[in-house]
Amino acid sequence: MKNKAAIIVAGGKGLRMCGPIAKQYLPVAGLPVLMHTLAVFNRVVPAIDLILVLPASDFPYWEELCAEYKFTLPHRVVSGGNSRFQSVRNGLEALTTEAILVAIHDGVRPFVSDQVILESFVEAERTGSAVAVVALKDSIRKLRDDGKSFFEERQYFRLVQTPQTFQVEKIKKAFKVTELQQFTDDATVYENQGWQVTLIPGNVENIKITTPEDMAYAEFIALRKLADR
Ligand SMILES: Nc1ccn([C@@H]2O[C@H](COP(=O)(O)OP(=O)(O)OP(=O)(O)O)[C@@H](O)[C@H]2O)c(=O)n1
Ligand SMILES: C[C@](O)(CO)[C@H](O)COP(=O)(O)O
Repeated sequence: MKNKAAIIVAGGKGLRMCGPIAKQYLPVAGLPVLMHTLAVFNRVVPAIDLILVLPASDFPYWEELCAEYKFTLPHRVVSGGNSRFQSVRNGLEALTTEAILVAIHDGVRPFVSDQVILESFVEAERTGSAVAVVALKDSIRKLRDDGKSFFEERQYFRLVQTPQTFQVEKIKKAFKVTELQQFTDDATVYENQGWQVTLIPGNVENIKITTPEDMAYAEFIALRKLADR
């Protein structure tokens, strides 16, 4: 029974990568980024319902890539929206009635660990939500509009990753609102209902491939993972 689902959002344009093709399709260790991401969810939760959100105009290109790379992992493709919020909402609308838990994950985070995915489902089942976060390694300063800056205690901050995993009923309700500027992820949409999110430890390799210098590090992590198998 497909009571666990994952919505892999890849409906963005990847403008900060400044490349001729969107970053979610770039090859890393010989395979497009998105294929790494789909493969890890399929491996960790074999019966998962995988929903891939892509810009509608990229559907033919994705089909071509799947044929070229002989990529046959089962997944459904859904149209993205103009913002990440809208892409997630489209993914949520595509869930079947069987789904009880859903992991929402950036397609451009291919190095999420097996442990983080598994723990996110366990915690979301127990508490309603599970949001992967990591601690900061550097000192931080808060900037003010007048140009001054101030020390902040880093132990009170976390960097937010995905997956952000939820009980389907709750996250679907949370997304039935008008989009707000603070909705940069799914945790902010969930807590807009007045519900507290549960944080779980993410993994440091779970980077969001964003700018050109991320590609060299992504290649390094991918090759190291392949060597470890
Ligand atoms: N309309 C959008 C915008 C973003 N995303 C997805 O949300 C994830 C995180 O977003 P980000 O890294 O900001 O991707 P882009 O919006 O593509 O990047 P940029 O801001 O550089 O254009 C990505 O997997 C991206 O494809 C999406 O599904 N739909
Ligand atoms: C969802 C997210 O990846 C968590 O860190 C992040 O908020 C996406 O932000 P972006 O500015 O759209 O990349």
